[in-house]
Amino acid sequence: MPMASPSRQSQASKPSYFEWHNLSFEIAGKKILDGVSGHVAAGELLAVCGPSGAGKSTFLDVMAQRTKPTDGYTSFNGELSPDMQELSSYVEQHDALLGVLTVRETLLFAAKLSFPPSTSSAVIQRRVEDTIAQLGLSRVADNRIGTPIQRGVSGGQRRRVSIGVELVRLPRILLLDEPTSGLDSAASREIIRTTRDIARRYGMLVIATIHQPSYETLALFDRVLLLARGQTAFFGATSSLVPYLRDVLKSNIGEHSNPAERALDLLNDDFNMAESRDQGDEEKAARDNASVPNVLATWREFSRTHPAEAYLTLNPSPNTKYTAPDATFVGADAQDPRWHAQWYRPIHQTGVLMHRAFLNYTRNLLAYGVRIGMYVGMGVLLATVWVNLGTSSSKINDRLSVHFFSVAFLGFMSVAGIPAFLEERHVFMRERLNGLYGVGPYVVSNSLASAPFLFICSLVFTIISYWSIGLHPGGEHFFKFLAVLYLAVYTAESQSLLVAAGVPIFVAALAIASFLNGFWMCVQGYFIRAVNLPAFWRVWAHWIDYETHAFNFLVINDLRGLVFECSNSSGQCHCEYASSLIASGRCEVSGEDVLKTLDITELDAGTYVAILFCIAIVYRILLFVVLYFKRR
Ligand SMILES: Nc1ncnc2c1ncn2[C@@H]1O[C@H](COP(=O)(O)OP(=O)(O)OP(=O)(O)O)[C@@H](O)[C@H]1O
Repeated sequence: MPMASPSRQSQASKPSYFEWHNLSFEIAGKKILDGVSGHVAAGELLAVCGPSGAGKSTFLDVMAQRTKPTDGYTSFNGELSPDMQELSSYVEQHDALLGVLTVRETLLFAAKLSFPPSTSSAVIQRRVEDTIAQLGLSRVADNRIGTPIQRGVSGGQRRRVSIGVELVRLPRILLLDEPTSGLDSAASREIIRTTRDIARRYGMLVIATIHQPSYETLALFDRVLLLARGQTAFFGATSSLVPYLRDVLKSNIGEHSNPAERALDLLNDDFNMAESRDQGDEEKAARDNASVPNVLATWREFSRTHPAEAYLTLNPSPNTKYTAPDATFVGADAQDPRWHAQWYRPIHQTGVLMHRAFLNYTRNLLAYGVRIGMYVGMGVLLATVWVNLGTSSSKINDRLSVHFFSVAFLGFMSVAGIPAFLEERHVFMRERLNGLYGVGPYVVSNSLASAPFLFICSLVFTIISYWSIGLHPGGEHFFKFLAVLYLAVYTAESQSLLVAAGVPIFVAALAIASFLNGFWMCVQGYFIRAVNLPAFWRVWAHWIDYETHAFNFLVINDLRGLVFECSNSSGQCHCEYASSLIASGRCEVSGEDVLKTLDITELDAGTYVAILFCIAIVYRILLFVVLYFKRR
């Protein structure tokens, strides 16, 4: 059932306005933005230009409410500080996409996450195909985006896909940070033209930072905001820029010269010192006249004395040919506040995210492919090194090392999942900051979608090694070994993701996760028996260590019920562990005797499973908390 919101009618009859007034942002005593004001109407495009370091990205961050201004405010249709997560989409400078998905799949998942489940798949499909065609991506629609080990679409095409995933949702406000970086001038022009057509058609309001637009590209924008040193150097209709440069700033601008280029020449003083050393007195004087402080002062004076020409009064641009959205405006469904408040929205989104994660994990060699290979390798290693251990008491320690090795090293290998998680995390951050979904659906979908893959990893390892080593015979023992090893691997994975969520830098996350795994190995009771651990470590670290419980269970599962032959030389029975059987004349030691010597508490299988399950759940809750508070 399409959600025809009341806002759709009002939107159709009255174009929207977005205003910002006296925006300032200061950090460590340095003014990054200083009193920037302006406005833009629905269907219009605003170009934010300026030299490097002028404050363009900061301006967009403040607009998107990702940075809180130290002064000033924004308003949408007169409403102060509107909820920008609901209203806007922000395309950042750096592309955050899943490399193994195709262009079409990427847009399709973005659309499915945005629209309510009541939106028919035909409508979603049409929206996706329209966006692909409008962005000139038809020829590569079925190509993958690309990963470090598999080449995909070109850099410029990636950029267009990044814009597409936001355009497909038809937000009310679209914020673009350097949308044309990496594109040639023809592609840049086409991207801006497409964005403009969509903005006009759907009454979308677009604000784009753009470094050095060509003349033709600049002409596609309705308005221009020139920034320098965080201050406004010009704001107004694009057509007013040339007269302003020529008549007010007295800049020598030819009929065919690019006004953006000329403006940036005036505003870029990073390299002026060297230039002015080579100039004569007259040229130097002219240059000083057009120095950045003078250009800024000229604008301040001009906007004070010519407020209407400076476009600081709120009037729709006379150039905007804005057509109100029609009744089939599907974007309204995605933006409808009632859909955002629906209780089943997170459930629907969790399902879509799980589907996407599943595709990602099945195709992404870096996610689980390499790891399955590593677990096969480890299984073969154990199966051939610890081959056919038998039941001699001299092999009891070798059995213990099998259990230690299985838990510790399989857990350790979970660090291999960090690169794929970091890629996914970037995508999650982008989508979450754009208000697409919250932390809950992401954590739940990740937790569920990774479970089968980790099970396969544990299964291949167990199948290859268990029988070959000759661990406790019987299907029940095999499956208990598999189940607890799987829980240990799942917990280790949860720990690695938690670390990478908090420290999203590959090398740092790898170092911390490796350290943690090393730490758990030290306190789990294999290298040094738990009773011999200093109390400081034993009372807490030993007990919260997932390796302790997994190792203890695997040892119990293997040894309990087995009897090991001791060596008998010259009538003397020698057992590696204290034996209760020698007293009854048997030169053997029971598995129970070994467990007693090792001081391993014999809990039942269900208790061990419950403990490991709880540790994994705690890690997943911590993952939720870390992602909830992390904004980058
Ligand atoms: N959080 C911050 N802490 C300290 N300095 C900052 C911060 N954010 C921005 N700056 C500084 O403010 C200035 C403007 O940065 P910003 O990234 O907004 O410029 P820009 O115009 O987008 O530059 P470019 O075109 O090179 O991307 C820069 O000198 C930058 O170092």
